[in-house]
Amino acid sequence: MNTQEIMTTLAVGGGLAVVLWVLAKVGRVLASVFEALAALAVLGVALWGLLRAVGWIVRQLVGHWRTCLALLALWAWCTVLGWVSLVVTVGVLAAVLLMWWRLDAVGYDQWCGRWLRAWWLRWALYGRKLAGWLHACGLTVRDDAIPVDVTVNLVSRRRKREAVAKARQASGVAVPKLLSVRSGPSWDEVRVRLVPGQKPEDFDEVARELAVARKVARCQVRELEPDVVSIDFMRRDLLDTAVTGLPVPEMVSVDGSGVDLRAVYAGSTEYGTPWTLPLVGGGAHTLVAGASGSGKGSVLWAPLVSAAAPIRAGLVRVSGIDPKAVELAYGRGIFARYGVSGKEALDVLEALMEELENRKRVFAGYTRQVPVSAEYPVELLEFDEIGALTRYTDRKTRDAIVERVAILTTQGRALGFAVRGYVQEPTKETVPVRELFTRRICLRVTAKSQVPMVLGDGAYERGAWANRIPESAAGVGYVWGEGIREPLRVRAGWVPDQTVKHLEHYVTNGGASVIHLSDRRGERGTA
Ligand SMILES: Nc1ncnc2c1ncn2[C@@H]1O[C@H](COP(=O)(O)OP(=O)(O)OP(=O)(O)O)[C@@H](O)[C@H]1O
Repeated sequence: MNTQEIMTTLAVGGGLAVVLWVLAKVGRVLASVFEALAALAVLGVALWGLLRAVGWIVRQLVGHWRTCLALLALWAWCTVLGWVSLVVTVGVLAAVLLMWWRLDAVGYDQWCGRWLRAWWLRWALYGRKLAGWLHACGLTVRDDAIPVDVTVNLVSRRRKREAVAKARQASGVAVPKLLSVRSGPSWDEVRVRLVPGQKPEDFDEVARELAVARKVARCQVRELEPDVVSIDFMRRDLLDTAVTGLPVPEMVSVDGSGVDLRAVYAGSTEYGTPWTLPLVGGGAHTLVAGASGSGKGSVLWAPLVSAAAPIRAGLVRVSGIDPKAVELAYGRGIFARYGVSGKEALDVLEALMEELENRKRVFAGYTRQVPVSAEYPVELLEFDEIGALTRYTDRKTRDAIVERVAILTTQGRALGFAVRGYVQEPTKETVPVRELFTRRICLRVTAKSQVPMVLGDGAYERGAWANRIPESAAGVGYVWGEGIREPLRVRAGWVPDQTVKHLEHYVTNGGASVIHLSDRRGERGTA
């Protein structure tokens, strides 16, 4: 090996040694960089986890502050006094509540039960399941704003669809927020705040589905604020057994005072409160529609029994038109004027028209509302099976009857007249004047289409499911309008036959008299 070769070998060896030295240095630097990065990553992940945990705890504290406080109190109790004393105290409290409930269920529910139940239902039922029910009923708003890239190629089209579905799933679904739960003896009121893109009517439309989801027979939606609705679920049906009507009063109370003719007891509402009907003033003209056997008779009799004292005192004069000659005929003495045939019905209506004209003459310019007195009593007309005479009779009689009923209902309110009609088939052809009745009651009907005919558009959607009332629930029906925001389910007080007889005896003995229209016909004929 010559000198040149030795020099070359040394130079290459030296170069390699330098490269190795540099590589070793770089490797060491890189290792410490990676080490630092790894440490940073671990720290970041830990910090992120910690932040999420803190966020979750804060959310729980804010969202479930009652539960958190209760748990904190339990923990404090166990720590300070021990768990044995806690178990004993809870046991004694439960026993006291049980006794209270057994002895005074109404008082217990009013002061304690409903709060406990509301808390429990919110915690165990609505808090957990409501979001799912709302979603299943289409009451959530999905963010569908993700752009859809359509490719004509079949394979890639499928891929795109899957991608879009996944993206939508990942994107948030806005669910109405549960605000509060209240629980009454028979209903739960669940308040929710709507999300942008929803309106209260969306909830109305799926009330049936919500009732099914909650496994109850009835659900109703009330709009409380523009973006807050109350979804009411009926837990217990308070109208599943007959409601008793008022008894006929004792003979001594004959002055008629003490009965508010603007709100006469007629039965009970689905909330367990009294259902009242006016016999005078706005809303007194009432149309009651219901299939045969739906209980129209009890809607007729229950207010009359409640108004027994004013009828006996002559402050309310009842007239009756009874084409079937069965329902009103049973208490014939109660009715000052009474007609069965078309001609007799016209006589009754004609007599009422005369009284109407008379009152117009006497009171015109003196008062805007005729005060109730024995001289000018409330003239109450009970028109049973109104369709029999407004449709199924000869044209001339029919037109005359319709005309008079229309005049009495449009002009009679301020002059102290009230017309109450009962019909099986609530079509416009059967009752051409049905719109003139200011208050309408829908008992069991045979078709869903009849509900809006009686109560107006949207009644069925808002919960007046009158076609679904079972045949066994005679006297049950819905009222809507006239100050009632949502359809209200009611049951008329049941009036047995002997009570009708008792009423007849009571009012006729007190002086309520029968006007013989045949005499008036004779007088008119000879005049
Ligand atoms: N409020 C009520 N509570 C319990 N049962 C009732 C009530 N009202 C009526 N019923 C029962 O339903 C039956 C039918 O009632 P009702 O005769 O009043 O019906 P309706 O609608 O007048 O029938 P129709 O048009 O055929 O005369 C009654 O015999 C009674 O047994």
